[in-house]
Amino acid sequence: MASCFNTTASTSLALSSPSSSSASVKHDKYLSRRQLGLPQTQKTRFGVSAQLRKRFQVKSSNGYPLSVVSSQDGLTKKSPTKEHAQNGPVDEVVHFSGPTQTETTVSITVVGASGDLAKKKIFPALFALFYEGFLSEHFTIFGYARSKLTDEELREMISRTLTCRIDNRENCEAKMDQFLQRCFFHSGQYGSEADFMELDKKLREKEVGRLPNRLFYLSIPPNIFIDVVRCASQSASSPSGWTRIIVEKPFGRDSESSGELTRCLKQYLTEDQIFRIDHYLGKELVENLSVLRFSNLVFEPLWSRQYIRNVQLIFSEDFGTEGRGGYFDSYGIIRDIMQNHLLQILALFAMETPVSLDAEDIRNEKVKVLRSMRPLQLDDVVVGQYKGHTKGGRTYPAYTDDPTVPKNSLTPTFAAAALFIDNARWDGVPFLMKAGKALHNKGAEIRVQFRHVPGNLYKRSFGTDLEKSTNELVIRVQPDEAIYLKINNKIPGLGMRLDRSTLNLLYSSKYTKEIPDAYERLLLDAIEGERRLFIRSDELDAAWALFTPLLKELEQKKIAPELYPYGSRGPVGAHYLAAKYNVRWGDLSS
Ligand SMILES: NC(=O)C1=CN([C@@H]2O[C@H](COP(=O)(O)OP(=O)(O)OC[C@H]3O[C@@H](n4cnc5c(N)ncnc54)[C@H](OP(=O)(O)O)[C@@H]3O)[C@@H](O)[C@H]2O)C=CC1
Ligand SMILES: O=C1O[C@H](COP(=O)(O)O)[C@@H](O)[C@H](O)[C@H]1O
Repeated sequence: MASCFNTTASTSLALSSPSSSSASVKHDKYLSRRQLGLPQTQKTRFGVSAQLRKRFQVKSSNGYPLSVVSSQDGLTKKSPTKEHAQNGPVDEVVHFSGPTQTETTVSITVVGASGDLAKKKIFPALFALFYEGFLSEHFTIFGYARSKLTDEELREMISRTLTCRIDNRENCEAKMDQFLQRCFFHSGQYGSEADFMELDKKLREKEVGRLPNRLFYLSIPPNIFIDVVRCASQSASSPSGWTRIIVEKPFGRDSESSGELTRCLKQYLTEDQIFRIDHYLGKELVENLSVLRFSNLVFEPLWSRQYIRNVQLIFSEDFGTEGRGGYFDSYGIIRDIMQNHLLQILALFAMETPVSLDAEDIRNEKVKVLRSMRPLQLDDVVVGQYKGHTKGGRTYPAYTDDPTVPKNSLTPTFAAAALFIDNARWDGVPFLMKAGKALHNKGAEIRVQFRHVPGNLYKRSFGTDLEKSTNELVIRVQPDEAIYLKINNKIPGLGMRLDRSTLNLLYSSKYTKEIPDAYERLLLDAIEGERRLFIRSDELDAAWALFTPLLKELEQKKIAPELYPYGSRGPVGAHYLAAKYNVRWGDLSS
């Protein structure tokens, strides 16, 4: 078996912490305050308040009470979770530490703290959670990176990206100071167990007297994921609480490398400890998709080939790969957006009704629908790459003008694809995906085009374009989150002319509360042990199985992308592809 990248450590399964399975709350049976709609009390976020514990008999998911936790030097036990059933048994070490430490604390270590994602998203999300009272009274945040920063320098760096964006802006400055005082920095190498041991020492100092839970966020390039997981699990995992690791994409480049990454991660972690993040799953409207489907009688009965003509999943950015060309060139838009963000949305859109809202039930349904899909065919894909363009006296660069991108790069910055689900519900319905950078606008949408009304009595009143008379449901993920339905109605007056109108749920009009950033929701879920919005390894395998043959073919055949000007609507090929299936792309602005 191949070794795990550049790691040299043993492949022991020993974990010095309980898997999160041993200390997390099962969310279908044991609901969190957030899910119950109860107000948050700072004391109870990570641990479970005595009150709640009594009320819902909170137990770890392996059936032990929460005071029973595992540690490296404890007893070894086979854990019979569903995931283990799929991937073979995993040794889990369980230590009965006694019911003493009732106060919990959580330490969040952002590995790669000096990087773009940490500054842009992770620290601001943690601050927002703190501001809104979602972090427990006792928490510590550590930044970890090779850069040599002091605690003060880290705080200074973070403070530049924190915003008081929350509607209740009172005491924001004071809150920021309080938050920053809980942030520390540890400089270390990513593959050094000694450096992680030092981190462990610092964490223990902060955690003293409380049941310590630890979350590591891998905000680093993928080639060092395993080094960090090895060091963190062997030298800095929680001695008596849970240890969880959030892994950022990319999860490999294809089926093989993704499988290898999973295998390597599982040398050090159980599946329950791995939180593979896809931040699109944390977006408000993506979460709302299931609510829309399963709690409104009017939609679910229409949710099939019988009434739906096609579904479009559209992602568009009005800027190029500026600053991330180096990363992007080895991945391209299909891996960057389609194989994960858009496919995840598709799975939630098309899955059957899950048995419950439990993470495993939802993820089981997602896997089923992904496995019912046909792998992508080259004939059903169009690729493009943006070229330089001058408009209004301003010059926009070509993708290959980026100094970190090879001049002859064939990496697509745009792709459109037709996908099919070969099951009873969706047989023959094209699911069209379109994703591109440097296009004319920015947004992400799901568009559902319904079939024509059979034998429509008002056919003549629509004018020439009958196409326009079909109903369309649009779920606008961003910006200006909205759900709207296009319907036909009579224009008031004595004649009989029909018009097309929109029933519009525009979030900013209906709700005054600002929508939280996806990273806030996902971080909070990881802290609470809620896995519903994270990708399970079999989901990932199913997703890669759909895209890998196509990606290989594109690379082997050196398919040249169709060039499109920066700021345009993308390659015309996308329109031919849609026309092949009798589809007209919806317009993000309509
Ligand atoms: N940025 C974004 O918008 C998004 C990023 N991601 C993913 O999140 C992760 C982090 O992204 P991002 O913050 O942009 O990454 P960065 O390139 O900014 O890297 C993060 C940190 O890792 C360290 N680092 C960078 N390159 C190397 C290297 N070759 N070897 C060792 N250490 C290195 C650096 O810290 P130091 O030198 O101080 O150790 C750097 O500050 C990646 O996996 C990325 O794919 C996912 C979605 C969006
Ligand atoms: O994962 C990624 O997402 C961003 C887009 O995220 P959004 O939340 O701003 O829509 C994209 O720019 C980036 O290329 C990709 O890696």
